[in-house]
Amino acid sequence: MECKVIKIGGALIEDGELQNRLCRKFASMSSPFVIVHGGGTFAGQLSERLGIPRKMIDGRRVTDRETLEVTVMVYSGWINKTLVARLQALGVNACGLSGCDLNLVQADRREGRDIDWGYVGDVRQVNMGALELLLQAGVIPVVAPITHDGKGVLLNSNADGIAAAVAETLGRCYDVELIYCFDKKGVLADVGNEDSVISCLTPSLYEEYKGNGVIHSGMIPKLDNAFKSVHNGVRVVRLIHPDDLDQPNAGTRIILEK
Ligand SMILES: Nc1ncnc2c1ncn2[C@@H]1O[C@H](COP(=O)(O)OP(=O)(O)OP(=O)(O)O)[C@@H](O)[C@H]1O
Repeated sequence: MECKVIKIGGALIEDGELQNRLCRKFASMSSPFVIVHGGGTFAGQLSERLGIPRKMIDGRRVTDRETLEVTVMVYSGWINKTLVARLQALGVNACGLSGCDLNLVQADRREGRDIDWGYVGDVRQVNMGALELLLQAGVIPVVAPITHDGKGVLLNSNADGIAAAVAETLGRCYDVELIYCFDKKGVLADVGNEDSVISCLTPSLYEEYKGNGVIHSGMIPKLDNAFKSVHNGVRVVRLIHPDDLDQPNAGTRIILEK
């Protein structure tokens, strides 16, 4: 049986009109799917409004206790529930969850030799039984990037990593396609030119584009996760723009060899 895991990124969370278009695409999909969403800039904006300073170490954002509180409120609250409400309005029986709900995603608190990452977690396991239960009941899980350590502590996890782990887990029973939806038409050979989509990305091309700076910033952890998922047996992994969600060959496909 086919199943799609669709990660939607920060920019799509912030653009209400784009999100409405995306939800209409979701409403027209026939096979079961799981949505994993990122956080966008809302958490940073709320922290600012609350007067909570941004904690950075070596240019990296650290999730301290206060930041975790805001992150949980924003990711599994406002963003998750807004998305679920929009889907419900279109007749999609969506259910918003974070990693602690139904023990969906457990994570290990990240240990840094030099950096205390705070409440940041790397995914340890995904609860296949919980996902199956929901999918078999015709429910569309909408997963926020909040996980837990199994000992009562909530953690902030990378949504791209959660999507990859969910796809790999579902891949044991379903024919899974993992789709990273983001604000560009795919991985671009020239970031300023939407006509420069790389249709197939191999590990060697990836290394080349990373080396010359064509692929940078948030695209690197996303592609690391994408390649890991293909290695771990996910049949199809693609990076596309949400407007192309119903186009089977749009965007960039991750492949191991040409
Ligand atoms: N070669 C490239 N092609 C396309 N985008 C690139 C490339 N290199 C870097 N990027 C950047 O990567 C961004 C996508 O990564 P980002 O981390 O913002 O992901 P997201 O999924 O939209 O958000 P989030 O991390 O909040 O879930 C693009 O908006 C673009 O600016």
